[in-house]
Amino acid sequence: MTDDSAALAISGVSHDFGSVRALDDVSLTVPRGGFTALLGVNGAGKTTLFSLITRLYNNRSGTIRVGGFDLRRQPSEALARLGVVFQSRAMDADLTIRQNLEYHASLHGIARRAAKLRIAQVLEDVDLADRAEARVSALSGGQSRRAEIARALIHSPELLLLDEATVGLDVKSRAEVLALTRRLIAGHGVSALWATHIMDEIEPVDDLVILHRGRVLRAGRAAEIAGGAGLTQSFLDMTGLAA
Ligand SMILES: Nc1ncnc2c1ncn2[C@@H]1O[C@H](COP(=O)(O)OP(=O)(O)OP(=O)(O)O)[C@@H](O)[C@H]1O
Repeated sequence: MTDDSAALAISGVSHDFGSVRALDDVSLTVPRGGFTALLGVNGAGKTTLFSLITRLYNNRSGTIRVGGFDLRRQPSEALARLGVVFQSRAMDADLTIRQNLEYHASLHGIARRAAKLRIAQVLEDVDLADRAEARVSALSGGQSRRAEIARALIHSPELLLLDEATVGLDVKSRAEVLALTRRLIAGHGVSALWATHIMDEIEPVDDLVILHRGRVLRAGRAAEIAGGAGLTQSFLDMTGLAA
């Protein structure tokens, strides 16, 4: 069963690369307006899952619904509700932030006048209003990530997928990107699925899904999963990585 009221509802999804089972009967839900952390070490299957949600890979088993729309049967409705920040850069480094955003707005069929307003809004949302004319190649790591988030927001998605959005950033920029994502959720009703292997990024009140070797080991409120032992110890215990 999938939850139509959820921002994202995944049920019974598996994926193989030849003989390697990257995802094994994965089910999870991202509630509307919520921040859900997807925690897993390298190779857990986070990127494969994102590739299925974005239709980079074909999903052959189970169901994926974005905002209630089935990705297989209603792909354009589902994808219109989805914004993605990939690990790799999706912006052209030789262009300015504004030029990149204009290009992505046109890809989404946003008319020029509406795009202008939307670009001003998303730049405001990610604290880059004063850097619109800067080339992407001239941005710091943190600014570049925030520009990527602006790009992902351009078509006003209901759900943001962020795949290790803080990788390679210093502590301050990492905190800024995370705080920005949380602000978007609180202020704009966006939902987020935040894939990470960094436990410090997870708050006790967050919804948490633990993915390990392609399987969901636990899902629930982070504080409950952490229990008395703390999140790191619980994670090590349930994955067997402590041994
Ligand atoms: N294109 C591919 N061909 C073969 N195996 C793959 C491919 N992509 C991923 N895998 C395998 O699938 C499993 C899940 O990988 P995936 O990249 O989804 O994990 P991840 O949690 O995103 O890790 P990372 O943080 O390192 O990206 C791993 O065993 C990986 O080796």
